[in-house]
Amino acid sequence: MEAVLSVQEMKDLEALTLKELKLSEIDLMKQAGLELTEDFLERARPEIHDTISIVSSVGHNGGDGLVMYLELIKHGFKPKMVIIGRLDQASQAYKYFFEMVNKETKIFFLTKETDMDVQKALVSSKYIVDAIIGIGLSRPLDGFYLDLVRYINGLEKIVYSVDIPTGIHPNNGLLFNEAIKANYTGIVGFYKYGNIINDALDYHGQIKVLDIGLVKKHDVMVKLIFDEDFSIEPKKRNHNSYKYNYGLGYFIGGSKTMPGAINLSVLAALRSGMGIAHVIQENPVARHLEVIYEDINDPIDITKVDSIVFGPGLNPKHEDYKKIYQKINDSQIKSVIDGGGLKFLNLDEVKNPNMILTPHEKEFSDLFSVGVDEVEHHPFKYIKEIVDKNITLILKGQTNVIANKKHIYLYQSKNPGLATAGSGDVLTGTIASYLVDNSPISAAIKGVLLHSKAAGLARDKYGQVSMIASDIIHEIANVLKRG
Ligand SMILES: NC(=O)C1=CN([C@@H]2O[C@H](COP(=O)(O)OP(=O)(O)OC[C@H]3O[C@@H](n4cnc5c(N)ncnc54)[C@H](O)[C@@H]3O)[C@@H](O)[C@H]2O)[C@@H](O)CC1
Ligand SMILES: [K+]
Repeated sequence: MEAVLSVQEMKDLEALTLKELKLSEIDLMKQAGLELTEDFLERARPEIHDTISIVSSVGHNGGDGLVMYLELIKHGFKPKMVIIGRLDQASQAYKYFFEMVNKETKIFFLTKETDMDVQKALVSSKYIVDAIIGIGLSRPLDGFYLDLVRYINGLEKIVYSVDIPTGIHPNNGLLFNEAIKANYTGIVGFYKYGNIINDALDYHGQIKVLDIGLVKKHDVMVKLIFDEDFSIEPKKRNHNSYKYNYGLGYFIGGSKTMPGAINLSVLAALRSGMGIAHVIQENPVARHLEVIYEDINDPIDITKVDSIVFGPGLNPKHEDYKKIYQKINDSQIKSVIDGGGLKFLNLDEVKNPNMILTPHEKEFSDLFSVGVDEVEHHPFKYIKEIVDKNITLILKGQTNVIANKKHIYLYQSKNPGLATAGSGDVLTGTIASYLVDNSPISAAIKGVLLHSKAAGLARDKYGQVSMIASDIIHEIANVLKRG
């Protein structure tokens, strides 16, 4: 599990470190540059005669680049140093290292006149270190900056980015307009949001977080989680037990045009260990021998149910569903609200503290009646708005956000094969099964991890392109068998 910070939190931590450890900005920049150089040598593995260009601007990201220059010289390399920006805007710490580099080499300052020289330096390099802009990026790239980033990307060199690829928004991981496509990124101190969400994965290459001796922060709310952080073992089965010991689940949803969704959900739940399951829908058609099918028009008692999935493939125009939603909301039944079920939700009127919402980005933005763009730009603002209402949230995407009032966990499956119809329905089923014996946040985490592991096996078997949602259900068995 790793802390993930906002830019402001990172800046506060830097200030706190300087104060508590009585360090100067020069000390910290030196430490960052040292760690970055070690990491660059270790992971990008340049040979001693390889040509390296370090490209810095005049902020502290560029300062890290200057320190890398000095360290690489100590290791016997002969890098070239390129600087873009106005030196008079640089900090004291930057100027300190600049003077040292200036004594060692002829620095290429990028201007209209030197443009060709810089291009030559870059073309002839095998490696390029991107220390142009880090978490201080505050606006889209333009002018020379934009040209430079485009030029570097066009060269297809081995690129090592310092802290974050230049051009990625440090607080939301979105591309402003253009960004460096790195092969490696050495992240200074802690993950920042921009290293993880939205476009981040496609630009960072391989990443490593480097410990530069910042003081540890204990009250970080956002954490990146990994498979090994949580056990997903389902409830042990005793000999002297029967199906109801493993939970009764109701799966409410499905419509004429979308009968599959709720069936994917229910099968995933049974495969994940749930003991017995009913599907409740309009004009039910039995599809699986293991499932009990009921009609939405018949009286339904939800009081004895261990968990409910409400929404996959559901037609929100049907009045009976609305009544069921109200019953769920008036109760404390553990439930997963997904797909069409989310349409009934009014965030200001949620009462049931055991509800898990599982929207994808569009459904998430619809909950606030804003555009997808808006939630992409300010994801944590909206996530907090939901969890503050005592709701558990899974925001699905390439980075899954799993959150409640106390924790915001980020989890990456790194499996684009999951972008296939029905994979979200399968997820509701794995969560519903864990909900029988777990708190909403634990069930949410375990459900996501099991789903992701199963999807990983499905990808191994069928490939990213061909895997489909039912393959994930089959592979649940293999994950749990192994566990
Ligand atoms: N946070 C920490 O604890 C530490 C951070 N360090 C480094 O410091 C970096 C942050 O330094 P800064 O806050 O100085 O910020 P940066 O160096 O990331 O960028 C700030 C500079 O870029 C300019 N700028 C911003 N957007 C621009 C655009 N679109 N086009 C052109 N110029 C633009 C600003 O005017 C400013 O000069 C980190 O990314 C990291 O590399 C390390 O030096 C040491 C410790
Ligand atoms: K950078």
